[in-house]
Amino acid sequence: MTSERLAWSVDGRLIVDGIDCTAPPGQVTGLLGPNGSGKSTLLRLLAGVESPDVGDVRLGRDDLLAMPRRHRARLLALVEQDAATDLPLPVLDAVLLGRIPHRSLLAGDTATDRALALDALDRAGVAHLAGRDLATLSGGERQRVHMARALAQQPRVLLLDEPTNHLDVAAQLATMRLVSELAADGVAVLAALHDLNLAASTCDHVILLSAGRVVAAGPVTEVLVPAVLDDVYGVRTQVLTHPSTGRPVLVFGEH
Ligand SMILES: Nc1ncnc2c1ncn2[C@@H]1O[C@H](COP(=O)(O)OP(=O)(O)OP(=O)(O)O)[C@@H](O)[C@H]1O
Repeated sequence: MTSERLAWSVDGRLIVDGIDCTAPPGQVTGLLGPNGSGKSTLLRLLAGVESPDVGDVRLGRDDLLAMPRRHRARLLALVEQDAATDLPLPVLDAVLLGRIPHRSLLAGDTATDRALALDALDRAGVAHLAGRDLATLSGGERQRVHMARALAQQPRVLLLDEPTNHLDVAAQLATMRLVSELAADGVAVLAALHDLNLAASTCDHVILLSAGRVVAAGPVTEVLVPAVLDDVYGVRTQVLTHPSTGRPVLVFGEH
């Protein structure tokens, strides 16, 4: 998936400004940047939830924003930051929502849809919650159910907004492993992450935003370095090397 010159403003304020970005199939791309830098807005623009003022988003040659929503939903799934809900909705039904773009308009769930939804719950580590009500789940449980809904959608592009922010450390690792497995199956994954060490340990590439613009993009070893991070985050970064993976391990201090 690629975007070109994406820009979006609200009340005359430019929030996202001329963004070119690429999330290649088969790879996990991290979307990084300080609070308010435009990560969620960019994901919503890429997913067609908001319409950009200018720019386009393509999957191969297909114009993702010009195609009907239903067609786009067969190709791309977005998991937004957890939105708590009071609406009673069984967890399995919430996951089955991911199957809607794949079936004809008036058809109900098929046995295949239900099997895919149960498998998605299993892969997301929450099969035991299938009979619960979404509104009664903890934030972390709900987040994994939203992930399961996106898996059931079988997208070629998966956009994740802070997929680990409610999760304990084991669940964070499980989620990032799942994301890597999806990428290994050929999905293009773009995940907004705050935890730069999680990005360093799991992402193939990262895109770093600051004030609505891309300030750096490339392999983690090139972007997650003091010369780039210290300015953008206003911190002092030290980079160590993980003794077994060889990936960067970042340590932060104040200026
Ligand atoms: N609908 C809107 N109306 C007004 N301002 C908005 C709107 N949507 C986003 N913004 C502003 O755009 C900027 C970018 O917001 P966005 O949520 O994309 O940042 P973010 O990088 O995801 O932040 P965080 O890391 O804090 O989640 C913020 O200053 C936000 O207040």
